[in-house]
Amino acid sequence: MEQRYHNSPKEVSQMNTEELRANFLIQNVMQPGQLNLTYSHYDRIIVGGVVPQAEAVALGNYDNLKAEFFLERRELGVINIGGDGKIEVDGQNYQLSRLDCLYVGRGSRTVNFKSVNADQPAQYYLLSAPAHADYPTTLMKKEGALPTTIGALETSNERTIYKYIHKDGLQSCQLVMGLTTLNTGSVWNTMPAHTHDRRMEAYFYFDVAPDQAVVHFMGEPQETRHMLVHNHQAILSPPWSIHSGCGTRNYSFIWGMGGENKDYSDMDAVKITELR
Ligand SMILES: O=C[C@H](O)[C@@H](O)CC(=O)C(=O)O
Ligand SMILES: [Zn+2]
Repeated sequence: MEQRYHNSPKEVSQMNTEELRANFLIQNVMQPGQLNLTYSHYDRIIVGGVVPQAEAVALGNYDNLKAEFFLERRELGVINIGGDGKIEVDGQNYQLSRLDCLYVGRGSRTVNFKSVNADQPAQYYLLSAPAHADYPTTLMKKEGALPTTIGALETSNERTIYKYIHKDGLQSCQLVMGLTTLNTGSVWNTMPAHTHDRRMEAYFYFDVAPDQAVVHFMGEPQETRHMLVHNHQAILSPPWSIHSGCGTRNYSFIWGMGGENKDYSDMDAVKITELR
């Protein structure tokens, strides 16, 4: 499993494009038939994906976890962005259609990812965080995520937010997870931008058309940097960083956080006129 370490705001302000990408961009998240995980030292979040083919793919164990099994001291959130799938947790099967979410509690010993049809495989995005208690493994269908529409076409940021794992949704120790879909004609996510120094965040962009891109903004509000992001790529956002993007057309992304609290609305807003 690849490891990504911390970078200070000062260090990041001096990075060139390649250094920014090496530290904060995760490419090739969805790889056929295998788990692809990255361990970030920001709140010890593990970010990754798995695309099972005809055979199930198991959540393996990794040396750097020094654990008996992956979820011995961790919890896991999964959102399917592909075809119909099934996830088996300790012998119990959960059906995940596109945009359904499964929370897998600490202590779960075996997790097997499956596609119902290998020609239209499930594509699972994964986020795992250290956990101090067992919460029950629970499925939430897309419809249960209480979609809310925010933004406006005038500001090119009309979008629908689905919240799955958070204070008032699926219960977890520290994971918060959901997704955002931009309406046609809207291209800006998370603008006005915010930070939440109490939680890191990871963004995973999907439904980005093959010939399009999202310009993702990060950095301290008065010291921003950008990266060009394509479909199925993820970005690590340090707790002190903004995380916002502008697409060359509309797109979707999964967001997820780990840290001090599970209050989605705990954000320190930055006025657009104050960004630099
Ligand atoms: O802390 C919350 C996250 O940054 C996202 O949920 C924001 C987002 O999806 C959006 O504004 O489009
Ligand atoms: Zn945020």
